[in-house]
Amino acid sequence: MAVYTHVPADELARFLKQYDEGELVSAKGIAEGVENSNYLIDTTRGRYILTLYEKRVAEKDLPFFLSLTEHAAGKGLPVPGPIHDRLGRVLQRLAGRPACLIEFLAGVSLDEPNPDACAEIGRFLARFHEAVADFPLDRRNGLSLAAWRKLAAQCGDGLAQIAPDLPALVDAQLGALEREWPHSLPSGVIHADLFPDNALFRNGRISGVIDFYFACTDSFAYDLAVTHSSWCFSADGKEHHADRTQALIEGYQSLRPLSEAEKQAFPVLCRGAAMRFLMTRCYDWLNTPADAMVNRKDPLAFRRRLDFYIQSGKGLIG
Ligand SMILES: Nc1ncnc2c1ncn2[C@@H]1O[C@H](COP(=O)(O)OP(=O)(O)OP(=O)(O)O)[C@@H](O)[C@H]1O
Ligand SMILES: N[C@@H](CCO)C(=O)O
Repeated sequence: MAVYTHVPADELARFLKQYDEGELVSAKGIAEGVENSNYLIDTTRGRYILTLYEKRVAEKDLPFFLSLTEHAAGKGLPVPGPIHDRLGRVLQRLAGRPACLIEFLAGVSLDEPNPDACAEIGRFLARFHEAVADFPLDRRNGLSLAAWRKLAAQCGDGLAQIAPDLPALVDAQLGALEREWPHSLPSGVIHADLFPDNALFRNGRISGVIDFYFACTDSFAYDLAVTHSSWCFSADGKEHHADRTQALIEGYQSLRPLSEAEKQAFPVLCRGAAMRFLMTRCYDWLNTPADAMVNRKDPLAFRRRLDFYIQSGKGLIG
């Protein structure tokens, strides 16, 4: 479920009058997503997404996220930009929450991306990294290495409930990551959560990339590692698909070749990416009641990726 905040129809119709986007025809809550409330809005002029930001997105960060998507859209990337009202505003308040009307992009996300889709997402990511070169804002990565340690401590004994050998693995890997983490790779604004469910495809081509609410300033190669961890395995993490890896890396490098330092660092960045999602999923697993309406995501799917990267990470980039 992803409609936490209900907006009555008359309030929505009044809200839309601030824009030049036509009269309200219909509004439907969107079931996917877990962070925010999303509505699909049809007006007499077109189709839009209305997002109401719930508590996990910090209100102070919204200008960063909305300027970023507007910047990327302005560079011709398939990223939905925020819609301006007649006074030029993008961020509003609706039903007591911060809210934004956003461009709708048609397309469907892929459950099992094939190598062509991986090449597409690799090219998209390289274009995005080029496009942010002149983006003026910064945002600290709140889910970097230091935060994984804190999440592990907050999970405490719960890690062993998820898998008996998890505390030892996590502790050893965090130690190794702290020793090996690279600190001077080319950096800029990254998406940081580019999973298949955040990309929309039409006729085999990317038609939209959404959900920039983890975007932050970090190394570009780490963004590629996050994308690798989510696109190049079966969803349960049991199977690595070498053909997807090759397509993703080639697609990315066709537009932004990696430096030697980035190639060298890639295995450790991949271990970090797997650790990031392992830790947030463990935390959510232990802190979301089993009968909540939100689907809990399986932490072990990323523990399996971590195991893979520990064993075979060095062979990923030739
Ligand atoms: N601009 C858009 N154009 C078309 N569809 C969109 C757009 N934004 C969101 N959607 C649809 O709404 C769904 C939920 O959006 P989103 O994934 O951003 O929700 P969320 O709760 O913020 O995120 P998540 O749970 O993935 O962290 C998406 O799966 C997609 O189907
Ligand atoms: N994409 C993440 C959720 C948002 O961080 C996951 O699948 O665990």
